[in-house]
Amino acid sequence: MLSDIHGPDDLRRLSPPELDRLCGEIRSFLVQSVTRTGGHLGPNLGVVELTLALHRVFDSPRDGILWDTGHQAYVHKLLTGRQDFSRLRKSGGLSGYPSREESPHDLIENSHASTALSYADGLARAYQLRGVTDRRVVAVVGDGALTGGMAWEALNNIASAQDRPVVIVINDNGRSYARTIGGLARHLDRLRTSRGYEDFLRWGKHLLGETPVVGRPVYDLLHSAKRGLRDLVMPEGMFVDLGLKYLGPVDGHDIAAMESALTAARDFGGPVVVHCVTRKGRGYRPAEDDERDCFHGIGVIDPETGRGVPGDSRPSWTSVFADEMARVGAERADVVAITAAMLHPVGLQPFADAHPDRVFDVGIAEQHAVTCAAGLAAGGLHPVVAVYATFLNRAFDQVLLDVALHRAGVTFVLDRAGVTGDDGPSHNGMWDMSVLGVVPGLRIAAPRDGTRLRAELGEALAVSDAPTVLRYPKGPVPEDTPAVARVGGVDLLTPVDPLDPGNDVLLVSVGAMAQICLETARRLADRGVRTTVVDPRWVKPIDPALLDLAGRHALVAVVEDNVRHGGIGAALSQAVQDEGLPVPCRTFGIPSTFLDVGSRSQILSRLGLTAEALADELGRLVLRPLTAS
Ligand SMILES: Cc1ncc(C[n+]2csc(CCOP(=O)(O)OP(=O)(O)O)c2C)c(N)n1
Ligand SMILES: CC(=O)[C@@H](O)[C@H](O)COP(=O)(O)O
Ligand SMILES: [Mg+2]
Repeated sequence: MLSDIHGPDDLRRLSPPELDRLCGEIRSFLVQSVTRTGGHLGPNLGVVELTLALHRVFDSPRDGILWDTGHQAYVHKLLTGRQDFSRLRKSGGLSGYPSREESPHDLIENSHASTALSYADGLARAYQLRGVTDRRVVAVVGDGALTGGMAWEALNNIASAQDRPVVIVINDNGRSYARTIGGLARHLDRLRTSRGYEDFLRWGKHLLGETPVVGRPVYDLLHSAKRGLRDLVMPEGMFVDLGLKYLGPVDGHDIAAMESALTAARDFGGPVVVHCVTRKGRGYRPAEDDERDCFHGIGVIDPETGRGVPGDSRPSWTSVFADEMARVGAERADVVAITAAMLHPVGLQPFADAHPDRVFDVGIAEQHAVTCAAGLAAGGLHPVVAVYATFLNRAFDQVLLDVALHRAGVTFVLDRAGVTGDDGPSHNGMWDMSVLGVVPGLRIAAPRDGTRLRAELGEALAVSDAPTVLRYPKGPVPEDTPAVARVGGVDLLTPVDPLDPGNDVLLVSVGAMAQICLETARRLADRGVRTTVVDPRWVKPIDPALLDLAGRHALVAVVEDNVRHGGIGAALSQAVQDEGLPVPCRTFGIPSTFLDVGSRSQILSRLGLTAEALADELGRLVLRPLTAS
């Protein structure tokens, strides 16, 4: 049946038994395909019926269906003409998120959470202003995404106009990765378990309907006092208090119930919440039973067992951080940790196991995480905020003014810094050193291997009067690259006399680019070009020793896994100019563009960030007379 579905229209002719069969086929397809490619299996298994019902009740793409975060849009893709998942999240294949390039049914490509309701508010306002009345706006938002502040900013605005229809579908599976935290989660739970209210009404109607004479009037009185009754039997939904119509809780796996609720919402004519209760990983036992995150995001696994196939056995950057944090936690009682709903992905699980009262999961709320950390520091603790580099973008103001202005001793650990690749353009951690580069007093370390990660984390935790940052990429940590000497705070990685006036290139390696830079130096040596490779370790502020070294070379080249604009290369070039040093500087990094999907190595190659390309370019520059940049 699935292969006969080429668009939403093909769904509308299906009978309930055919729909059930289609759901089964979709689940089988997801398990068979996503276990082969990796991806967000759990979230998508949980929205099969919900997505079918949405596409039967609404008329996409005329009606806009917005997916918050978008990691749960595989079923939506299957139903809108995209069923080749063989190259999911790979170059030339389907994106793991909605993509306007792929389909007119896709509207939001940003994979950062909690944005869909703001898009929906804007879209609805635009339609109202333009007098467009035949296009509906639907936003699907997870209970996790609802813990993001933007979602509440949007809800406040959506609720401000009772005549501006927006359909808000809450996909409540009780989880982000782990179980969703906080007051909102408790409220949704109360709503979810408020079956009592509906049952009470049905019981009352039956009982009173059987009671002669007084029965009917009493029932009518009670029903007219429904809201009061609701308060009595069920905690009044804050959504209703906000001014939103609330429909639910609805079984998100019951297509008929979903269609009934969505139809009522569609025709309501104002802002309405449809609260759907679903199960992450539904229909695939290994995912349903996975207590950690219900197979939120998986690599290649055995579909039969759900177990990962043997992969790279090297430790990851994340695991090195995880071990070091657990070790530090035993030594430093003042060190606490904050995660934005990603305890395990950022490596805080061991620390949390050992010190459960010293780790705080704030939900998908990076802005709150940062300023809460400033509060923790003000309270005499040393907080470590562990987030993916790209997600810190949305908390820039908090880093700048709530932390740095107050010279708060907060340490930010940015995982997935640099090119991540397969998770799409919005997931690369490629902006952090430029964004944070302008923050006064903030210091940035970019470890080149596991030993430097442990050392630089310790150095960061020793700073109590300024924010510190460690940033490292996704994937396996490379073999250690020992320094042959240290000049100031700068590690020399090649055994050359840095003071020899015959040196050609000072190659400044930032963080994880060390191995590439050393291979580049070897290739340049074969061409008679003498290269000094250094790792500054702390890349912000610029180490004076680096300026001294720069003045003793014919060319300075910086290689960084960050956008060139405003990165370390730009900062060093500016410092070299400010010092009046006549040495030309070149920066090799990421251009200010959104990177197409690909593996990390594919993208680094595309960008010329390989030893071969760097050696060619530097060889050409050294052999051709240069003017200072
Ligand atoms: C700003 C931001 N922070 C963190 C993430 C990482 N992330 C992706 S999905 C997810 C959990 C989403 O939970 P929910 O919205 O409930 O969707 P579900 O997976 O349960 O369907 C998180 C934390 C993100 N995409 N964006
Ligand atoms: C959707 C989302 O933001 C996360 O699930 C992200 O895809 C995880 O990335 P990693 O797979 O690199 O942990
Ligand atoms: Mg959820």
